[in-house]
Amino acid sequence: MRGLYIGRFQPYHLGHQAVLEEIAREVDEIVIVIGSAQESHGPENPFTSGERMEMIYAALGKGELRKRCIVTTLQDINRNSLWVSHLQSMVPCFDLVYSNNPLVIRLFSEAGVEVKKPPLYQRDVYSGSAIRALMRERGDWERLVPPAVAGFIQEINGVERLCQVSKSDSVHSADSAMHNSSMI
Ligand SMILES: Nc1ncnc2c1ncn2[C@@H]1O[C@H](COP(=O)(O)OP(=O)(O)OP(=O)(O)O)[C@@H](O)[C@H]1O
Ligand SMILES: NC(=O)c1ccc[n+]([C@@H]2O[C@H](COP(=O)(O)O)[C@@H](O)[C@H]2O)c1
Repeated sequence: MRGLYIGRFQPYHLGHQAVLEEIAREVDEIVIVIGSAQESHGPENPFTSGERMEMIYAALGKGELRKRCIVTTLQDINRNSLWVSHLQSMVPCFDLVYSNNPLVIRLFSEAGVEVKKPPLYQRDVYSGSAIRALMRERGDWERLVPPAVAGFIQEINGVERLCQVSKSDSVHSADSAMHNSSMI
């Protein structure tokens, strides 16, 4: 039996790891799909798909779990109604999907694919958004991701990148707002 676990993993955190370990108790193999693969260098999506892949491999280590996981990437498309077919055409075959994302659950269910909702692990702390906010505040984010992921993010100066792209994004938004108001 093969399960599929999809997420943006911006970054891969201990909530994801707990879900993965839970899935591993239920299926033989797991296809981990890094979604929104085209996104990077933005405040909501600071890391490239390759960097996210490295995070996941670093967290998996070299043990038994690693041998049972296939990690792949998938770009978004601008038609939700075709997304499940798009995904099925790009990733290895799977029997069921694990997700808590309402849109993902709806699209797979409508396509007749079984979806299971894994339990949420301390969602208030283990969430990509909360971790990115902590990174921007130079807070204590390292304890919320697997140690190897923290090491990788430090290696690529990920926090500095996130802070810079968040700053330029807010300046850009403020500029656009001023530009728009001056056009009224
Ligand atoms: N703490 C958690 N416990 C269980 N599942 C989680 C947890 N955090 C995320 N997930 C689930 O993992 C999948 C992938 O999530 P995703 O990569 O978007 O992370 P996220 O923490 O929700 O990030 P963001 O806040 O950036 O949206 C989703 O189905 C999501 O619901
Ligand atoms: N139309 C589409 O491209 C489409 C539809 C549904 C989900 N997705 C992607 O699936 C992933 C779902 O992951 P999250 O649960 O982390 O949001 C995201 O990368 C999201 O962009 C894409």
